[in-house]
Amino acid sequence: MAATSVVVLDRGNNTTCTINLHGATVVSWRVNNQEQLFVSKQAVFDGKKAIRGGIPFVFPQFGPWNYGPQHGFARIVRWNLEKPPERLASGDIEAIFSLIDSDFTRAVWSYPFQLTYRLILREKELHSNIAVYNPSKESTFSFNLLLHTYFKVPDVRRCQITGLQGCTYLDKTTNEGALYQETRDVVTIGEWTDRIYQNTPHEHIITNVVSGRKMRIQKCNFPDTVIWNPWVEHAKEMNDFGDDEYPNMVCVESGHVSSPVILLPGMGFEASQILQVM
Ligand SMILES: O=P(O)(O)OC[C@H]1O[C@@H](O)[C@H](O)[C@@H](O)[C@@H]1O
Repeated sequence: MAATSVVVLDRGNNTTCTINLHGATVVSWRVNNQEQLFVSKQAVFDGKKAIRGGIPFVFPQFGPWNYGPQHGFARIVRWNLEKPPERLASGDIEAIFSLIDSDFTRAVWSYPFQLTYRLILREKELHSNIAVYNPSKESTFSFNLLLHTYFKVPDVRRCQITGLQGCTYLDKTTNEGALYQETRDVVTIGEWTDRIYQNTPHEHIITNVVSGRKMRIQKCNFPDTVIWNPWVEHAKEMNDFGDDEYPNMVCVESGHVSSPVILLPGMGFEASQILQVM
């Protein structure tokens, strides 16, 4: 892919965020030169396939889709750079990306839409603000939205994820589609994990991320939290993921997926996430 496909927010002090316009995928977030996101060594950057790692943008569908690709089309189309990186008065760096419907998107999903994705890079934080707008005068559409964040970790078995106790979850590793309730005060991962936790609180903390630090996730208008790690067997099934990479990542995904957002003509929806290295 051409170098012009990549946009870099550079805050100084080796704190940067790199966005590939393919899917507006955040492919790197470095804080003091420490990479915080996992991208597979086997990730494909061909401008077609979704990028395996970083923060893929999931819209308008989460999961398999009868009409189009798994996890929707936003992660596999080229976005526009609406506003190039700019330093704010605070010293933070902001850039804005946008996506509107095209022949390609209308072929699978017939609605006009406008997506705006604003990223702000702070000293130890990455802010994501998303706005979805329905410009139609007559049609209502419904959608899922999710930030599929792959956190880089030295060993996923040593991570603890807070904020899930008491939450109902759908366990996607079982066929029944049954709902369970989380009893643990912290969730740990020691096997194939694929769960949609519902009505989760605004904040989670993941322990033992890069350099043994903690990562705080704060979210607004994202009622669900998906936790995913493919583990040994499912890692092997993915061509764009190394067989031995699963211990080095955990996906903790902020989303609106267990129920759709319904957007009436002329209406907008906003959601946001803040990632903070503690
Ligand atoms: O391989 P993909 O399409 O990027 O999806 C990866 C995973 O994404 C997770 O969000 C889903 O819950 C999993 O079921 C899925 O396997």
